Amino acid sequence: MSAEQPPGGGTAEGAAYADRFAVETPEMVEARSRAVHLPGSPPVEPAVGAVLAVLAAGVAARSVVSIGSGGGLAGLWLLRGMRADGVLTALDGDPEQLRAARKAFADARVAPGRARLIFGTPAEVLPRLSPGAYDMVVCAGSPREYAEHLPALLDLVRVGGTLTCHGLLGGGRIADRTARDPQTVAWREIARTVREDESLLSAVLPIGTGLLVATKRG
Ligand SMILES: C[S@@+](CC[C@H](N)C(=O)[O-])C[C@H]1O[C@@H](n2cnc3c(N)ncnc32)[C@H](O)[C@@H]1O
Repeated sequence: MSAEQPPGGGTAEGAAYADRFAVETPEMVEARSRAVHLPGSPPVEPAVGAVLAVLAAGVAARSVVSIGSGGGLAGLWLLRGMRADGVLTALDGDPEQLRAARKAFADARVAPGRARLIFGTPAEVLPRLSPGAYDMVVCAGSPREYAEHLPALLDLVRVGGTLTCHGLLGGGRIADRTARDPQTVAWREIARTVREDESLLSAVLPIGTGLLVATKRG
């Protein structure tokens, strides 16, 4: 294997294929075109959305918490993988993003009982959620916004459940030992905490801007 051909492909063409492979519904395409115009970080790439759906299906998810709903794209993918009676709890601190998520769910005819959209920050909302009651916790956006809540987020996950954090490979700084900006430091802290937690089995998937995944073992 040559240095130009990393394991698994690892090329821009491969990433583009992975995104094309993950076919989005017309409602997802609409939600994406709305979300890219909102301020803040962009929505998950299709390949990442598809992995979220597969992970949700893998744990037969009935309850999922999404930190940073954004315009609802990750939520639509999660709902696709969750059980038909599953409930997604998605929070966001930006009313415009929440409005976009609400529209995305309405356009996709998500039954009102299947999605709870909550305005607030992790600090405000996490104390209202029950520890061990969630099959999956999905974190998006700046790690600085939720790094300090990582223990509480992990507490929400039931044994056998999954935690994901998206974006840690963005800009390639996490692997650069000289990079010391607050965002990269927060990512390193999150990755280290997850990797060193003996109750977790974890991996980094180099899709989109990088997906950290962890399963809670008994
Ligand atoms: C990358 S976007 C989420 C995109 C979403 N995962 C998707 O693919 O559709 C990150 C979101 O986190 C939200 N956010 C950032 N900091 C937050 C905080 N402290 N509390 C609540 N939401 C926050 C932002 O408003 C933004 O909508």
